[in-house]
Amino acid sequence: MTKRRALVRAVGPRLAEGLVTHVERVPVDVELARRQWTEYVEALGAAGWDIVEVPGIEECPDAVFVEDTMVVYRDLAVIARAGAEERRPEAKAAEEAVEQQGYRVERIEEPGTLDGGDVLKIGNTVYVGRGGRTNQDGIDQLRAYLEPLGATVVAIPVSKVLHLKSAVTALPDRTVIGYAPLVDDPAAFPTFRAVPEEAGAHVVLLDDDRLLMAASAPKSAELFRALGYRPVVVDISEFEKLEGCVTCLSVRLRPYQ
Ligand SMILES: NC(=O)NCCC[C@H](N)C(=O)O
Repeated sequence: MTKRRALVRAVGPRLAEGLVTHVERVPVDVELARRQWTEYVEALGAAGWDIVEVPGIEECPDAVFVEDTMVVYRDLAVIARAGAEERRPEAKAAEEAVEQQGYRVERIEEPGTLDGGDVLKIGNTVYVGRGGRTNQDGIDQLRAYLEPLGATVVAIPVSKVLHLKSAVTALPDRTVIGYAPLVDDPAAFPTFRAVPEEAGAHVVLLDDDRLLMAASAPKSAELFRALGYRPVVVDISEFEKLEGCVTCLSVRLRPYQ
């Protein structure tokens, strides 16, 4: 597989009714969210990613957070079984889309639950948050699918935020970054660098030096610039109101050997 592709899913009409768990509900401007989503997708495109749109699903307000529907490792897409029951219908069309891109498919089955947002891949290590959305059974099933492919699956406690990747992601040099007050156990990672803002913990690696990140984390962007990276900043305020971040608005399909 040589191309870099990103699965995305457009904002649906009921976005404002999306789930909130760790934040207070505030009104969401759906029209603004649509414009922000377009800019997010354009930023991926401008960085050389081919965009593959998953058909929308009107009855699911949170469907735009397409990352949660799967975990992709090498040539395998493991279709998630959402921790929030109302999000389970999102998986089917996402599965069809990733299959059309040439991936093999396996599924997390009952009683397992797993959200893609709980899975952080760093090289061959796959960290999986165990918390509100992903349970031990889901982690065990994921391990059974991924370890034969060479992955090591490591469970990480998550209690302060929605998903593991709401707390931590990683820089291209594999340093784990997180906003310390929201990370259960920074010592769980071989390296950890604290960032000054919650949203500064969320980066999408566009390539070896460009990081897609939210406009709400300017000090963290400065920090990354000082480290030699190039932040590409998008405003995703309307998604942040629903506990979304830059990572969750796409599934990145990276080339592998
Ligand atoms: N991977 C992610 O960070 N997904 C965000 C999901 C937000 C959505 N409102 C939810 O609660 O499921």
